[in-house]
Amino acid sequence: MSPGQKFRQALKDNKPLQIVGAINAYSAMMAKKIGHQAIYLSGGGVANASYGLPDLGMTSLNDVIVDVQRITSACDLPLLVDIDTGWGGAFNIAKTVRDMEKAGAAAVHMEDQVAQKRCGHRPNKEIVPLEEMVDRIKAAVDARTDSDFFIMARTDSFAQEGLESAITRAKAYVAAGADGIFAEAIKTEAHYRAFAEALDVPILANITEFGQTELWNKKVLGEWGAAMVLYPLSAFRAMNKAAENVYSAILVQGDQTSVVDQMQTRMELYDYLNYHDYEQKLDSLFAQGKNK
Ligand SMILES: C[C@](O)(C(=O)O)[C@H](CC(=O)O)C(=O)O
Ligand SMILES: [Mg+2]
Repeated sequence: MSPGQKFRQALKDNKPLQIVGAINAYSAMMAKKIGHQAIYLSGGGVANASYGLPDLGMTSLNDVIVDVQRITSACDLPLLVDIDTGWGGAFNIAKTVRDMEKAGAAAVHMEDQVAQKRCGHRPNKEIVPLEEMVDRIKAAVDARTDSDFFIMARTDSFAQEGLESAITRAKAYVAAGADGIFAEAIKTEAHYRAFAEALDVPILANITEFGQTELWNKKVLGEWGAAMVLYPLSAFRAMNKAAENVYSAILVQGDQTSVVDQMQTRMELYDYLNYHDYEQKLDSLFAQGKNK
């Protein structure tokens, strides 16, 4: 199965499909072993974690693709990638889609903000005209080589233009070929239901913390018509808090004993990495050689 086929299969098998953010290859491996069916590479996450930058459209295709390759090399779960605004005009977007396919991504989402984008949960976002976004989607759909590669359109228009306009846009994006709709920063049961009723493609609910959306359970979101539930930065935020605690404990207390119980153990780490399989191979296969 191609990555796109795997993603579509996961969508069929899980109602709704939970898609968890994996900030790096190791996180992706953990998500898989824990039992998740799909993972996500957050644009904000790449900017923050890999480059120390805010989520303001400062990272490029090449910046993101490096992380995509690392994750898809380590984990075969279908990966949804945040490609922000697609990084340019029609030809750039076409290249983005082809490069994402080659890097092993299963799906992407592209948004209707201006290139100088903002996080979807912040004020004063600026949206491109509907026609411009339709062209972006056509360029993306036309460029894919695997027809199962999943191209999702994200609309950030709800905050500026309201529900009716956001749905009008979503319908136009689907007519242009979008396989799914990411309705950014919508808030209530009525909003989710309105999107799901107006469209016959899968709808994604972005359940990001400290934003506009309540932390709805997947069960209710499923009842309201969401086909996908995204947790873009949940594990990353938790990792950051844990790291902050460890850094300050070491500085303040002079040792790390008070925070050891917050740490993943060496054995847990090795289990996720299949470390012992490697070691066994080292001992058997290369026992005589210098490589040992
Ligand atoms: C989904 C998102 O685009 C991301 O980059 O992860 C962000 C998430 C966030 O900032 O909480 C967004 O919603 O804009
Ligand atoms: Mg983003």
